[in-house]
Amino acid sequence: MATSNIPEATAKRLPIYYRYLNMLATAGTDHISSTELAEVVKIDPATIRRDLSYFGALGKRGYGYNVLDLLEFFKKTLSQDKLTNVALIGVGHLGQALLNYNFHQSNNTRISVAFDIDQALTGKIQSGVPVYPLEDMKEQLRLQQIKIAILTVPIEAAQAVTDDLVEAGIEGILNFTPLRISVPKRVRVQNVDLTNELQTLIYFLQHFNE
Ligand SMILES: NC(=O)c1ccc[n+]([C@@H]2O[C@H](COP(=O)([O-])OP(=O)(O)OC[C@H]3O[C@@H](n4cnc5c(N)ncnc54)[C@H](O)[C@@H]3O)[C@@H](O)[C@H]2O)c1
Repeated sequence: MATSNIPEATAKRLPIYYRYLNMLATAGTDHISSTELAEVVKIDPATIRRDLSYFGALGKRGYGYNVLDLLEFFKKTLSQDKLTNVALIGVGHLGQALLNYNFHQSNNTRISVAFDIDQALTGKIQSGVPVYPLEDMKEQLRLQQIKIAILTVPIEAAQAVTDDLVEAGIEGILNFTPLRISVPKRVRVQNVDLTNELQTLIYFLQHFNE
């Protein structure tokens, strides 16, 4: 099955599988059953088998999955076999935290450039990443062929910055702002909202705890 046709819920679990397979490979595990993998990643074995079946028969009955083969497969599927450069827009409290973190767990995804309107921040290198003035954004994104941006600007600036990102050819936006930004169909937006996550957790604790 083409990877673009897999269910979104499956797609969201792929990085989890990838991370744990990396750990298993580092620990020298050469094969693993879906039940063992389920224990490690805390996802039920039937879901794991179904998720992996979307990509063809990757496991062998009675043997399970070859860790290195599976890892290699996910590396390609998640484009982790090549470096993906990402831009950060808005180097405030949240933006600086992301710059500091800079996806250290992954060797293949990194924030390589940042933009802000605050002159106290621009023209400097922060956590190894150059911070440019917003005026340079479109030109730099095109020049550096960056297709993914992380949006950490105040809500009032979110749509205008998004419009510029779209104009510069960005294809994916990780949106931390509370605004549901409008983009053309070709652009994919992934919203991240820690307040929602916390409220969901509180809801589950209140309604589903015995
Ligand atoms: N999703 C979440 O879980 C979560 C958590 C915290 C904050 N946020 C959101 O993230 C955003 C940033 O929060 P913060 O606390 O870092 O704010 P902040 O005020 O500390 O930082 C915002 C930064 O954006 C810059 N900026 C303003 N207008 C800009 C523009 N047009 N172009 C480029 N840069 C611009 C500012 O100079 C500043 O450096 C806000 O929208 C906030 O609501 C989301």
